[in-house]
Parts: sequence; C-alpha cells; structure tokens
Amino acid sequence: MPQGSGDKKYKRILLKLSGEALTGSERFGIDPKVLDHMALEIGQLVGIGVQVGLVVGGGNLFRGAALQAAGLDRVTGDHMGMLATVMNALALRDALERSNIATQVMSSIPMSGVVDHYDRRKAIRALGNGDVVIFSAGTGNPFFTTDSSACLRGIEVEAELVLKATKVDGVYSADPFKDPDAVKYDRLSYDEVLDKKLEVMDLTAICLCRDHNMPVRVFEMEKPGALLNIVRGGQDGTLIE
Ligand SMILES: Nc1ncnc2c1ncn2[C@@H]1O[C@H](COP(=O)(O)OP(=O)(O)OP(=O)(O)O)[C@@H](O)[C@H]1O
Ligand SMILES: O=c1ccn([C@@H]2O[C@H](COP(=O)(O)O)[C@@H](O)[C@H]2O)c(=O)[nH]1
Repeated sequence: MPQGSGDKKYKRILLKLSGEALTGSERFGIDPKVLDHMALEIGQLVGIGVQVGLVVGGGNLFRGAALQAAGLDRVTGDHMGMLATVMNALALRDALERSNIATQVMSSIPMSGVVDHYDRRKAIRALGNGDVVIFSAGTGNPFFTTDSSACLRGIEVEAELVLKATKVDGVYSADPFKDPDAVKYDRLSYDEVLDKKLEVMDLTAICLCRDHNMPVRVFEMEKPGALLNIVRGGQDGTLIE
C-alpha cells in the first residue's frame, strides 16, 4: 500500500467500534477473529499516515440500562459498563500490537498500573507520533454511552471526522433489523437525525457534534475496505453533518 499524505482525505479521525460486534461468532465476550479483522482494517489507515483515535463500546459485556432492568442500581451498572470498555480496549490493544501497530490505552477512570489516565495533551502528542490511542471508560460519568464519549474525545483531540462502525451499512428511516421497508439515507443533517429520532446513535452524541460542527459517518465495519475507502474520501454509509 502506498505510504504518504496524498491518498487520504482525513489526517486525524476518531473511530467508534461497537462492543457488541466484538462478540462475533462467540456466545459471549470477545471473538479473536473480529479483533484481528479490526486490527487489519485499522492498520491500513495507519499505513497511509492517518492518525487514529479509537473508542470501543461495552455492549458485548455490560450495559448499565440492561443491568438496571435486571435489578441493579443504575449508577453501579454504568460503572460496570465503563469497566467493560476498558477490558475491550485492552483486548484491542493486544490485537493491534500483535500487528505491530503502536497503541496506547487511556482511561477516563484512573486505573494506575493498568492503563494511563486520560490526558488530552498526551493523547494529541501520541496521535501526532502515529500511535493509535484508545480512549476507554467512556466519559467517566454514568448516564452516558460510548457514542457520546467518542464524539467528546473526537472534538477534544480535534479529529476531522467521527466514524461510527456498526452492524448496519448506514442510517435508515427505521432500524433495518426490525423494519424490512426501512430506507437508507446517504446524508442527513444533525437536526434531521434528532427530529426523526433515528436511534442508530445516541441523541446526546448528535447534539454534541451539532454544537461543535463535528461530522459523523455511520458505516458497516464488516464490509472489507469500507474504512479505508472512507478516509480516502469514499461515500460508504451515511454522513451526518
Ligand atoms: N434508524 C436506524 N438506522 C440504522 N440502525 C438503527 C436505526 N435505529 C436503530 N438502529 C440499530 O442501531 C444499531 C447500532 O448500534 P450499535 O450496536 O452499533 O451501537 P452501540 O449500541 O452504540 O454499540 P455497543 O454494542 O458498543 O453498545 C444498529 O445495529 C441497528 O440495529
Ligand atoms: O460515558 C459513559 C459511557 C458508557 N457508560 C456505560 O457503559 C456501557 C457500555 O457502553 P455502550 O456505549 O453502551 O457500549 C453503557 O451502556 C453505560 O452503561 C457510561 O455509564 N458512561
């Protein structure tokens, strides 16, 4: 693959990976094949000089809302969800480093001896040096999701685009898994997503991006080459701006 700056549209991106997607063909937890696939796709970006910040969800392990529905205290459940994202971040770092991609994990919740505490200036420096930086433990606060932490960190580190990798190939008029007649959008404004209450991404995250002019592209992670195509200016998925 050609190296250099001429073949990419974005210099720095924030990629949000679905935690649920990590389960792959396993019944619970993390499928190593999915991790390896993600590492391969991310490695292609690093290979053309794109600076990559990552946020991975925790839906394969714990979600606060689901734990609350099962009887746990909501804040305790959200803490468990945030810790789940740290476990996923460690697994992802392992896969990236096995592919010789220098990677740092930062956590919004201090976890001395396990991962570094989040520090914006250190993160920007590491990205500038070409390291992949995984931002874990969400925002550090309950009642949020990793969609919001991805947009927050993306804005903080001055990424040019937030990419939400998911199981569907874009934003539809309704959840395509539930409504076979759902129609895909190529482009949407933030206000259209909010007004139509399109649930592909949490609405707090969309508001944050709207207020800070951060474009978001929703695309299908399993589609080979889609990620690389997007950073080169391709139109896969749906652009929200
Ligand atoms: N209007 C819509 N367009 C597309 N997908 C939608 C829509 N409404 C709901 N969805 C659903 O949202 C899902 C995307 O959420 P996804 O599981 O990727 O994110 P998440 O819940 O943030 O991730 P995690 O697994 O990390 O918690 C899609 O798989 C799809 O089923
Ligand atoms: O800022 C945050 C981010 C996440 N959480 C909790 O973690 C889980 C897992 O994240 P997903 O985005 O759902 O994958 C989430 O459901 C919350 O319970 C949080 O509290 N604060």
